Amino acid sequence: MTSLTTQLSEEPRIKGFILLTSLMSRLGREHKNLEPVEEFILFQGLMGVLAILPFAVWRFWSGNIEQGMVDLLIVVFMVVIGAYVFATGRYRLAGIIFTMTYSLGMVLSVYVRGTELLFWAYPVTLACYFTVRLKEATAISLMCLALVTWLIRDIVEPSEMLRFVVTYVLVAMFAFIFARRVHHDRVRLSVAATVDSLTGAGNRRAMDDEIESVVSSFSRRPMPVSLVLFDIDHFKRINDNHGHGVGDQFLQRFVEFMQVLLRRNEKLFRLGGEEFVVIVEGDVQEAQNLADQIRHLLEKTRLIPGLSVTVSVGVAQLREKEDSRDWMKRADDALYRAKHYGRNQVCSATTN
Ligand SMILES: Nc1nc2c(ncn2[C@@H]2O[C@H](COP(=O)(O)OP(=O)(O)OP(=O)(O)O)[C@@H](O)[C@H]2O)c(=O)[nH]1
Repeated sequence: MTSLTTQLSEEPRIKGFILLTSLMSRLGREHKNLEPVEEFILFQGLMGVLAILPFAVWRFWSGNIEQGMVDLLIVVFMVVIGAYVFATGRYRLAGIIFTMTYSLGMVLSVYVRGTELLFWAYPVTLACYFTVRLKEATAISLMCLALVTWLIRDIVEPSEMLRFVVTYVLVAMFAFIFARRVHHDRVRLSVAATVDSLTGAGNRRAMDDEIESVVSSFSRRPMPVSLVLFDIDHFKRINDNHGHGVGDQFLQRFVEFMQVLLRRNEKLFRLGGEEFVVIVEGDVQEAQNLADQIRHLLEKTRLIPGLSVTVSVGVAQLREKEDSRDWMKRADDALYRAKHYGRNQVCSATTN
């Protein structure tokens, strides 16, 4: 804070810029990581206000009250929705309301001013594909097209109407194709960034994010939650005696085996090598019972025919005011004890 103040007094010319960017980044950092759609809604809101507000003022100034009211209504809606999204992060419903608002605003403008404002239909249909799902965007686009063509049916020549319909449909179609591509790429990238490619379990990055999110929701609403750390015993021997391929195969079967036993809300992550983590919604006793059942079952199961494998487990329940690093460290210490006392067992960290 001190350095920022000093910087501002030293460089008055860039004062406004620094103040704005530091405020934005501080808000972003302290509030949350914004989703792309969320960002886009906020960006659209800001751009919408900057683009429409001068028109609203000018229209009131020049006595065009009706259109001025339409413009002003759109601006007010954008500000309210933008503030709601920023405050709550609930961008799904906000996205629909936001899109409906500017789409209906465009239709209303055509109703009030006729073909004079028809060109707004293009950016409006384009924007739909960035704020709501593909099907919803297509439905809103078609609804706008139907309403607008009905409104201008008596005031434009059939050839002009045809030109408008064809160009509008083309814009909507390109927006659809582009948005679908972006969506598929996002899904692909998100899987690549969060899933362990060998086993299909969540990867280390996904685990870190999940643990951070669990710790932060625990600080707001403390509910018992435990970290369970699994480490396959003498895994190196599998590689050494049967080859790396069999080791890989064992890891894959181990994840399948775990996923059958875990509940839907108990996500499995691969910490690295032959170490896996599960976050259990429950106290240390519940987590320990689950871990022991899994350990016991694995002991009796041959995931690879002829291969007997056991697992050591460390359990730690999240303490009040504890951060993710300390929580993980206690689970890791418990795992170390399980290894140290002979493997194939579950050890728990004390909670108090
Ligand atoms: N096949 C295979 N092996 C891996 C993979 N990642 C790590 N490893 C091997 O896992 C082994 C882990 O060895 P250690 O850390 O000594 O653990 P350990 O043999 O299970 O011994 P303890 O944990 O003390 O019971 C190493 O030989 C690594 O090469 C992988 O993706 N596939």
